[in-house]
Amino acid sequence: MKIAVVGTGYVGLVSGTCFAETGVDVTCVDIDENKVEKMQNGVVPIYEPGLELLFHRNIEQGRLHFTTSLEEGIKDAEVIFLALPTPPGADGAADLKYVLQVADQLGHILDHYAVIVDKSTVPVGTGEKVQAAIAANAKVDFDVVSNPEFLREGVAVDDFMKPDRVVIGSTSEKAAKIMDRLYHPLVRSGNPIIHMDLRSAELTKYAANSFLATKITFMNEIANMCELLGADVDLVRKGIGTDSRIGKRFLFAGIGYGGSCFPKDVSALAMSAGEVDYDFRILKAVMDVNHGQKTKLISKVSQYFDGDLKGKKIALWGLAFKPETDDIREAPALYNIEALLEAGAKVVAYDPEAMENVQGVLGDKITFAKDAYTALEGADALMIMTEWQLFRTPNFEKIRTSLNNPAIFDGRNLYDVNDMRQQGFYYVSIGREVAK
Ligand SMILES: NC(=O)C1=CN([C@@H]2O[C@H](COP(=O)(O)OP(=O)(O)OC[C@H]3O[C@@H](n4cnc5c(N)ncnc54)[C@H](O)[C@@H]3O)[C@@H](O)[C@H]2O)C=CC1
Ligand SMILES: O=C(O)[C@H]1O[C@H](OP(=O)(O)OP(=O)(O)OC[C@H]2O[C@@H](n3ccc(=O)[nH]c3=O)[C@H](O)[C@@H]2O)[C@H](O)[C@@H](O)[C@@H]1O
Repeated sequence: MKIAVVGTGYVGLVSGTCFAETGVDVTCVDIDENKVEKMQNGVVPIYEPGLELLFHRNIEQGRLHFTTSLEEGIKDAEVIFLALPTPPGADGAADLKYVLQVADQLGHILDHYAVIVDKSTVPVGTGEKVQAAIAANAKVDFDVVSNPEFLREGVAVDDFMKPDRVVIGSTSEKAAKIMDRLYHPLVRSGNPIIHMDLRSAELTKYAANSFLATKITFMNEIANMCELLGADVDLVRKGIGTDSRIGKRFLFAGIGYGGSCFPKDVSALAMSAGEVDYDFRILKAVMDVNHGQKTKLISKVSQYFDGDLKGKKIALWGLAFKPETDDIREAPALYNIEALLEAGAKVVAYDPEAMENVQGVLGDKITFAKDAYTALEGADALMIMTEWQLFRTPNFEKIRTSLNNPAIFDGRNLYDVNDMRQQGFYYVSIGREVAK
């Protein structure tokens, strides 16, 4: 089987590489010449654990190719994935220009039957727009299918190779059969391929992300209540997570959700609701609460320094929006940096993977340390923004001697509150103000 993946960002590269691993011949198409040249030279343009091995193996086996030419990429492809960006427009709705541009191009160059698959996260009705954009010029038969992607950055390969489920939205039996054949090797464990109509598939993706964002936000609100009532959110999490109707996952309170998807998808679903005159009130509250949660620790840092952060040097551990990625899109760390700089503080940061990306955005507004402990030297306090594994079991003695004050503001609840206090730290975390 031969397929094409148009757009070789996170989703395109992971899907393309993983499909190649199942024996499919994959051509990845991207307009970014630099990126394509890098990949042709064997360089993986993103940090994603486990991807590099598969990437090199499949290039060596001759199953994974890269090109900037859409025409060359889709030649003889039975399935053409659109893994293109759908960023929020100025109003918060998903901007479909990348998807519809490629659909228009496909209409001009498609010369054989193919299944055109929307893998991007797109609002309900986009499949029909893609269908119309291609049909305007197409001289051959084709089908449009929605196949939303549920992978998480940092564990993307595993999520893709062993999906909980695969959602296929299509009313064409022919297209559905081709998609089943393509996904068969990935669902051998028995996890289902769920077939549905196009619109339901499109909404499933937004519903999943918005539900998870709501779940996290609910726990953040419980954490805020814990602080006011003298309870511990970690215990409450365990107490409710053991109820199988609630589930253990995505219940971790922290400094808000970030990343390239939850923020944009919650906003896009709220916008879609507005377009059909529906006031999706929960989503509005989720966005509002999350916005406040991101910089929640700042007031506590400020309070520690009697309301004056001017000239204070704050060490930041973690910049990526979550561990195991170099992605900084909508990372809570960036919001905290902005607030610290605005208050006149200086910031020195360390992240195992994301420093280059932050430097690209912030230049010399902050300084970057060569390792976690160098960041602490002469700093007045430490803030933890991302729960990288190496921050979980640090050398506390080294932290205490490097910092000017033994003060840690932990946005990810990494350490035991009592332990930290016994060790003499001024330790503030989320929803656990009261020691057990
Ligand atoms: N990042 C993630 O973890 C997930 C993302 N998604 C969705 O998948 C879609 C893609 O997201 P990412 O992979 O993160 O995007 P990305 O921004 O990392 O990559 C998109 C790629 O498309 C390329 N591109 C833009 N216009 C093009 C064109 N005309 N022809 C060929 N290539 C073109 C860009 O150069 C870029 O390499 C979005 O809708 C996103 O919401 C879904 C699940 C997970
Ligand atoms: O549509 C997408 O792009 C993807 O969005 C998320 O994946 P991702 O953004 O990679 O990362 P998550 O692990 O979901 O984390 C998102 C944010 O929520 C935060 N989070 C997560 C879990 C939790 O319990 N608490 C919490 O604050 C993380 O720190 C992070 O900032 C979804 O989990 C994927 O299923 C989906 O495919």
